[in-house]
Amino acid sequence: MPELRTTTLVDAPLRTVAAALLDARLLARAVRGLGVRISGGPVLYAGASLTGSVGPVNGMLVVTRADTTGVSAELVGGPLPRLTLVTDLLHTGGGTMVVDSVEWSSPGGPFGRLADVVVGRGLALKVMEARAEAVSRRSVELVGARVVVGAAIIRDGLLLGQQRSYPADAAGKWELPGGRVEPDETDHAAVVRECAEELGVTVSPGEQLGPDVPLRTDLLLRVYAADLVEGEPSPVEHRAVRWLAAADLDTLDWLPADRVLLPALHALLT
Ligand SMILES: Nc1nc2c([nH]c(=O)n2[C@H]2C[C@H](O)[C@@H](COP(=O)(O)OP(=O)(O)OP(=O)(O)O)O2)c(=O)[nH]1
Repeated sequence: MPELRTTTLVDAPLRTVAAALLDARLLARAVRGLGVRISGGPVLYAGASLTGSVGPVNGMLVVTRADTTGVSAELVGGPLPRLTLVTDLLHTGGGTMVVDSVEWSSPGGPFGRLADVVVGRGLALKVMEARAEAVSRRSVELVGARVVVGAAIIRDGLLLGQQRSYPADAAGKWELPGGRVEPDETDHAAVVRECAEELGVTVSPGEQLGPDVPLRTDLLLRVYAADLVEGEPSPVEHRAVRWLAAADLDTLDWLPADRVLLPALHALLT
């Protein structure tokens, strides 16, 4: 299988670049240069299946990794060539090294191999250059983003989820307790305040779970594990709160950003 690899140094912390990579629009824009159109949700998460099409021909883009180490995806199915996209991140003294590699199946025979050298590699290189630039731009944009904290509260092996009641497009969907960090407030202090306001409980926040997830141009979701110190959670402004077992995590209708965190939440429950 032909393979190409490029590296780019991005002037942003690793966790911010990891967040930028989860923006599904960057991937869609990158493969558009190959004539591939991708449709699906706003963020990439492990297990997501997106539709990839070239003209009338459809295939499936399956995301196999989306975490703090980078993202991987495979275009499979249908008559499209098999295409694997892998992005790894490395922390360096001068910024974050983004290592992109693309692997694809080339058409057989000498003509196929010639076409691969002349057309395939040239196209792939263009795509990778465009992608590196887009990742850099999005990362720098996210450096100044405001943070929404979420709390993964565990009790007796169950995770507390809450169901939104507004706005209309999010009503009925599930999320973790939390909200925007105020200026001059630490993430941990925001977790404690939001849990008191939304649930009437006292929590003690711990380590971050999973990657930062981009919500909008200037907003990131960052989730922390939290212990329930005092009180019985009850919904103040939400439709419902529920203690969830590992098996419930994959069946609920989560907000898109929270789907990225499901592997980290599963790990917390096992
Ligand atoms: N608290 C919380 N918010 C989440 C999660 N996932 C996710 O996409 N969000 C989004 C929903 C909101 O757009 C934003 C949270 O900001 P917020 O708490 O100020 O939002 P809100 O809708 O309650 O208030 P507002 O935007 O009307 O000011 O983050 C999650 O797991 N927990």
